[in-house]
Amino acid sequence: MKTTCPVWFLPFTRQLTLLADIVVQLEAAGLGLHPRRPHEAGLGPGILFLDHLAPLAEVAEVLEEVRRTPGCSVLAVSLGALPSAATWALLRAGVSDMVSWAEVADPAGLVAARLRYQHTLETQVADLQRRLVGSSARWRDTLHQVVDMALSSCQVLITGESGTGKELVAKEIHRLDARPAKRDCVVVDCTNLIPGLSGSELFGHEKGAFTNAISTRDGAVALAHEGTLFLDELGELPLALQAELLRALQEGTYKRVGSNTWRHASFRLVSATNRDLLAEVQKGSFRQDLYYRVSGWTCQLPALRERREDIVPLAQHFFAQLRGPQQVVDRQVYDFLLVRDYPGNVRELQQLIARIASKHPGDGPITIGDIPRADWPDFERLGAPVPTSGELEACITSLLYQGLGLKEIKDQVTDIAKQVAISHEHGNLKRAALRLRCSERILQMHRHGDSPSPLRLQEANPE
Ligand SMILES: Nc1ncnc2c1ncn2[C@@H]1O[C@H](COP(=O)(O)OP(=O)(O)OP(=O)(O)O)[C@@H](O)[C@H]1O
Repeated sequence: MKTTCPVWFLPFTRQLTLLADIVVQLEAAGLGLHPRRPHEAGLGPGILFLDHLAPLAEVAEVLEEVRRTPGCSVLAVSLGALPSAATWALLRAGVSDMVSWAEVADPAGLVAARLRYQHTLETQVADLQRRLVGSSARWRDTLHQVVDMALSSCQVLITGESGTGKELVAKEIHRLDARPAKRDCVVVDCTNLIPGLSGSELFGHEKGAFTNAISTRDGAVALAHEGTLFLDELGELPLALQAELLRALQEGTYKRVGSNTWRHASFRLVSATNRDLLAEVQKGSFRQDLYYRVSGWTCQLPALRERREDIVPLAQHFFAQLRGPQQVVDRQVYDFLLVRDYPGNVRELQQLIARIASKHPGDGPITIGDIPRADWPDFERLGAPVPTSGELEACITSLLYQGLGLKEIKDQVTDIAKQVAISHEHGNLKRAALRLRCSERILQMHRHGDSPSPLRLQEANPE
């Protein structure tokens, strides 16, 4: 018998009799429903019950909170029909799916199945986060995709700049793959394929097929049978081999180099590239039919600059890997890591941490003095915007002459500091808070004062 799946809910409807009936049906379908208390966090999957009269500002607020809460996800259940624009607005605002109660057969079964899946997904994502480190909303979205992809049977193409974690993600997809008798993950780096012999690397060869072919040998395709073939840097795969790979994917057949016999192999292909493969298709250096075959599901990994709030957790992870979990690291070291750029993404951060950790003499906390001189910031660039004390004095004198007191001056300076930090971090409050060393809540209050809610269902609502 299935265990009861705990689910929170929030009603945004006045159709209370219908709602009560729906709750009874969902409980009979195996969900343990409990109302969510305001600002309760980390609660796993939940349901928003709504209809076209729902108070949208409140719905938007809840969705905003859910987006920020790790492990929290929400399904919208509408008690009446909603126009499609409203449904899309809800999806954009963060609901995982939308079920219109009156329009599907067995709605209770469907909602229960969706929420159970969501529950599994959140558990897997939380586990994945211990190896694919990062807690930014952007990274959590990526991890959700990774789990979704792994649990499907699709061919997967992972794209992203160098050092963003493509190989790591590919290995996790294989690990999570739920095929019952799954075998190994075989990795081939297409940049290492030796021209002329590359067919052998992938498809194997017969004894005597070429000089040095002293014995018959299986290639990666045979070794990946009933497992996963991970082709790293797929954009480098020679055109001559692209046709053979396509056949192996479509028909499940291939020939060893020097053989006329068709062999069978069934494998899941996961590939990665930092090239724009569609542009390669336009140029004629990558086959269009192969592109569509390998990109059943494409997952774009974000650059580290797009998830800067993950710099500190990643750095903590790497310090702990190198020096053990007890190693204390001074706040100034993290401040330094936060102002730096990482064109080589996570790999560059990892290598920098390794240099800092190896310079550390071994006792006490890791401090700013452990940063190798070659990695010091560019003081010219960092120093430029800081006003001199004379300039600051002139500004404050002007404010005094406008009649402002100490509190108003303090408030003005604080407001400007918040604005500057939020704008430098492109609206990301968590990162801005890290820079200002204040709580994110203080910045939220600042932002709520002057920006509208992101959810605009009103425009989509019928009269
Ligand atoms: N989210 C992460 N958490 C922990 N370690 C990570 C993460 N992302 C990347 N790394 C580490 O960074 C390094 C680079 O990752 P990986 O080799 O997977 O990147 P890549 O995108 O495949 O790079 P390339 O395109 O250059 O082959 C690895 O040592 C990996 O373990």
